[in-house]
Amino acid sequence: MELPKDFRNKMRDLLKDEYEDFMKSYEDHKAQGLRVNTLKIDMEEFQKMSPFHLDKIPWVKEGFYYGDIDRPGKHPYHEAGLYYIQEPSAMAAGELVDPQPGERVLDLCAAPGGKTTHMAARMQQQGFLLTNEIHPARAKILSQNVERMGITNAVVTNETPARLAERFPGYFDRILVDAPCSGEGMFRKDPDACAEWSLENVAVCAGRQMDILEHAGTMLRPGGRLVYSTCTFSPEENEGIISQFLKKNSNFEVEDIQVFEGFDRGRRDWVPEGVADLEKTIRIWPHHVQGEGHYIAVLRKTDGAEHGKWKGPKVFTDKKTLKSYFQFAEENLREAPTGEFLLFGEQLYLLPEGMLSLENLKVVRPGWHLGTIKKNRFEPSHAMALALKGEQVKHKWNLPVDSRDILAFLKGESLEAEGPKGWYLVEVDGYSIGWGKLSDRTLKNHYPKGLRWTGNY
Ligand SMILES: C[S@@+](CC[C@H](N)C(=O)[O-])C[C@H]1O[C@@H](n2cnc3c(N)ncnc32)[C@H](O)[C@@H]1O
Repeated sequence: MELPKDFRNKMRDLLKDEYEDFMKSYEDHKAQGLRVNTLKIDMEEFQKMSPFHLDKIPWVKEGFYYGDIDRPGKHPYHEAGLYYIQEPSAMAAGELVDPQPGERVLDLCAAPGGKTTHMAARMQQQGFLLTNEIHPARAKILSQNVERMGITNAVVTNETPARLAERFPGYFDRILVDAPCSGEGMFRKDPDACAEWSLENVAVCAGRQMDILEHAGTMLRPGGRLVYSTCTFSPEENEGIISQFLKKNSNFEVEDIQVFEGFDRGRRDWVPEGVADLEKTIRIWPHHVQGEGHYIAVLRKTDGAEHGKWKGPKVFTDKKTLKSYFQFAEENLREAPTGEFLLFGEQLYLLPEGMLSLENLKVVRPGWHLGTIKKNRFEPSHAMALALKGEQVKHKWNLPVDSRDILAFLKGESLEAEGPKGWYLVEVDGYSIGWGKLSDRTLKNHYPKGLRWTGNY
C-alpha cells in the first residue's frame, strides 16, 4: 500500500523507534470482527450455533474475531440481527461508554451504527437512545441497522449537533462522539481514506471535531460521561482536541479508566501545552493489538446547570385509530406492546421512555416502528418482527438455516405451510427474521422488498 509521504514523515517523527514496527503492521492481515447482538441471542447460544471460526476479542464482552474464509455479511443469521460486523478496535468505544438500562444516551455521529447497536444491546431496550447522523443517506443506513438489530428504544435523527444541543441541554447521562476524522487508523481497511488524506484535511477535521465536542458537552448532565473517539493517529485530532476542550471547560475531567492489555495511553508530549490528564486517554495501535488504530478519551462532567427547558413529546391517544392495532395484537400476539404511541402519517410507533419533543427536528425513526394503519387495518412492520421473540406471538414458522425454505423466504417467495389463518413470525433456527401471512396453506411473504436476496446462493 502506498502511504502519503507527509503521513509517513509525520509518523516517523512521532513514533521514532517504533516506526518500523508500525509500518510492518500494514503488511499484516487485517483482523475482522463481529459482535453478538445480546438483544436477540445470548453469547453461549451464539457460540454453539455459529458456523464461523470465532476467537474472543479480549476487550469487549460480545466481540469475536472471525476467520478469513468466513462470510458473515451474507448469512441468514445476519439478516436476523444475531450479530453486527464491526472492526475489533472500534468495539472498545461502546465498551467504554458502558451505557446502562434506563439511561438517556446520545450517539451524536452514529452512522452506520456499529457503536449505536452495541450501546443499545447494553441498554437492553430500557431507557432512551438518541442516535444521530448528519448525512441523510447515512442516516437511512443507520436506521436500517437499528431495525435489523431489533432495537425498540432508539430514535434516529438526521440533525446537526448544534440543533440537537438547543433541544437537549444537560439531558443525557452518556454521550458518544465518534467523530468524523482523517481516518489514518483505517488506511489498511479503507484505501479511500488513504487517497483522501492530506495535512490540510487533518486541520479541517480538527476544527469540526472541536465544534461537535462543544455541542456534546452542552447536552451532558452534570455527573454524566462523555466519550470522544476517532480512528486516526494525528495528535491534532486526538490529544489536541481533548486538551483544548479541557482548557475551555473546567467542569470536565478525564476519567482514569482501566486499559486493556495491548492498549496504550494518550501522549501529552505530542501536543503543545497539553494538559496532564491526556495520559489517562487511550491509544490503540495496530502494531500492539489485533485491530486498527483508534483514540478514545473518557470524560466526566463534574458540574454545570442541572437541566434546561425540556418539552415532552406529543403523544397519540386516539383510541378509535389504535383499535386496529390492538385487534391485531389480540389475534396474533400474547401481549400487546404498549406505552406512548406516535402516529406519523400512517405509521405507528411506540416511543422510548424519557423521550422529548421532536418537533421541527429531522427524524428518520421516532421510536419502535410497530406498523402501518391504513383504512382501519393494521399491518405489522419488519421492525416489529425483528424485535419480537417466538414466545411473544401466537403463531410462528421456523425455518432451519440450511433449508431451501430460508433462502426462498429471503428471496421473497411464498412458502407452503399449515395452520390457522393469520400473521406468522418467521424464524431462522428460532430467531425472528420477518413476517409471513398464512391462508390456504400458503405463507405469503412479507420480507421487505428492499432487503430481498437476489442471485444464487
Ligand atoms: C466515524 S463515523 C461514525 C461511525 C459510527 N459511530 C459507527 O460506529 O458505525 C463519523 C460520522 O460523523 C458524521 N459527520 C460528518 N460531519 C459531521 C458533523 N459536522 N457533525 C456530526 N457528524 C458528522 C459522518 O457522516 C460519519 O457518519
